Amino acid sequence: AGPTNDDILKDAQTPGDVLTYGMGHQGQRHSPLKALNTDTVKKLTPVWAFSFGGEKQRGQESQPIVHDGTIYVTGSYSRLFALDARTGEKKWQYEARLPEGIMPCCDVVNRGAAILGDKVYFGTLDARLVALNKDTGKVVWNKKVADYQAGYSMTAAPLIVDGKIITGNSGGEFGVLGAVEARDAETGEVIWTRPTIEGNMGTLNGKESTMTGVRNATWTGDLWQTGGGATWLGGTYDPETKQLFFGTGNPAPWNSHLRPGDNLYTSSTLAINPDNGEIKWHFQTTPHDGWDFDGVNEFISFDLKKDGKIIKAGAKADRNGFFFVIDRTNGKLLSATPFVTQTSWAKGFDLNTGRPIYVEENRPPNPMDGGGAAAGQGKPIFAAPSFLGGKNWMPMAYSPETDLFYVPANEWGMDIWNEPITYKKGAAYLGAGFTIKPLFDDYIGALRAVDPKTGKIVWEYKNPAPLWGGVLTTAGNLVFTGTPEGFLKAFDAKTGAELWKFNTGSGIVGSPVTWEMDGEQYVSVVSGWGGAVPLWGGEVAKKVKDINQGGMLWVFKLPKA
Ligand SMILES: O=C(O)c1cc(C(=O)O)c2c(n1)C(=O)C(=O)c1cc(C(=O)O)[nH]c1-2
Ligand SMILES: [Ca+2]
Ligand SMILES: [Ca+2]
Repeated sequence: AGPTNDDILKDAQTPGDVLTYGMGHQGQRHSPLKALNTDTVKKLTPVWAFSFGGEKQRGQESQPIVHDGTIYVTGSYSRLFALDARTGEKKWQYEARLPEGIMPCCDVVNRGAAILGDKVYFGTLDARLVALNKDTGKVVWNKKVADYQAGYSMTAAPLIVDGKIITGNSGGEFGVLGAVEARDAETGEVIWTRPTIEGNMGTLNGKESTMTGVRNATWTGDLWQTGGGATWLGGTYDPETKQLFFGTGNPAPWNSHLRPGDNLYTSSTLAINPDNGEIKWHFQTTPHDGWDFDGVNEFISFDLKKDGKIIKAGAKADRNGFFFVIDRTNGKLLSATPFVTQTSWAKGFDLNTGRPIYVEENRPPNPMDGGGAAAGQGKPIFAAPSFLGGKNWMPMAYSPETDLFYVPANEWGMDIWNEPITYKKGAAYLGAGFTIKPLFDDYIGALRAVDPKTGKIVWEYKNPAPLWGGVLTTAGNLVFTGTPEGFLKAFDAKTGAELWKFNTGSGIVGSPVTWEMDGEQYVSVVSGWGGAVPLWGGEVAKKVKDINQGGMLWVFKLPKA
């Protein structure tokens, strides 16, 4: 029998399996295992590797799921593999038949599967949700979530809470409508939907429920119909406060002069009631975004130990360059501190209002004011972070032993200018042009240990190429992450000292996991360069153009004594 709802809820405490994206619903990516530690990790050795095959290389952003001796791992182009965790032998493989016109903005990626009972689930690039029998790979149900011809896609791993499969959507660069949706995991029937753009109606059990916010409060005219706010990184869940946390992407179009107002609930974190889809609180990290600062980043629940108290908090390292600590019971901002060297758009945050202190002259100017290179173009400005963010999709990790967050950050800026644009179904809806540039000669990526009590960076590891993979931390005082140069690396969680590395043969943009099997501790990560950097990275893309693509799952353990 497969895992139950209860098994999934307890995932973080059960090191024998990895049942959820995030290694636990709170998304801490922390394992209590200690066999691998700062002393033993130097002997960590590959056991087997598995090729995803075909010509469909590139963009392997997946996190493996491990259950009862089987690994379920997704590949680029909407593929799912079931592998024997001991030998790497393939049990089955499922390849979605994708139509010609799919429009993922930022590579053909998928970040992982979900599992409940006898089924495994994943979302596809043509915006469908598929349920497969976990033993045979046979399709149990296959539901259309949204219209791929309007620019919708799905790249995130689904989240399962209490028999509901809860998903986000992608397509913010095409003026889609962001939404969070809950379905019955058994049948695939929709239970509730919650649009993220203020002025749209939610549904519950097939009927209209409540409107998201108030129509035309923070959007003018009909813009609420094409406002973006895609929930493209999925969500986390906190069993203590019984809330889902979903981040929302950029408002559409990018050109902020075309949409006056705060543009709720874009570039925000939403706390949602899993029973009915109602929003309990929101925190907008970039009101009236003008830099493509999607607010999708994972919101990780943790106990903030401060001034002798334990506060039920959550943290988010945002694309806009600030590390937010928020009271997760009510959405109140506790602190916002930069985790990158430059945040040209804002000086900081006002803790009373929860709003940014903007540097108005650093907003990309209105094209109506002229000054650009071509007629109709706005004047270009230099902004940092770049639109690919102080941090992008790659998840950070939190260790309750060190009380530190491990944030995969990048140091880069961009020339950005605005242009006129009108909405057209299925066409890019940006109204902006850009060129990304590194800030420093010697590094772009920086893995940073952030103390949530102070916002201080306790240690950092600098990497020449931008970091684009997830992070894992363990009770063995270790932090693991991969690099585009191909290495899976292990660091001392307290000091940042590099303890071990292994080259996987292609860039790593996946998220490592660890589990225990037959009394031994295993580590696994996918390798296969891709994602948004080679596509949109401007001068940074040129720096990393020689990295070869791939598609392999690697598994490691300590050799038997
Ligand atoms: O607004 C959206 O719907 C959306 C979706 C995605 C995606 O689904 O991968 C990305 C982005 N935006 C985005 O802005 C971005 O920088 C990005 C990077 C990546 C990646 O996987 O490397 N995806 C996405
Ligand atoms: Ca587990
Ligand atoms: Ca986006």
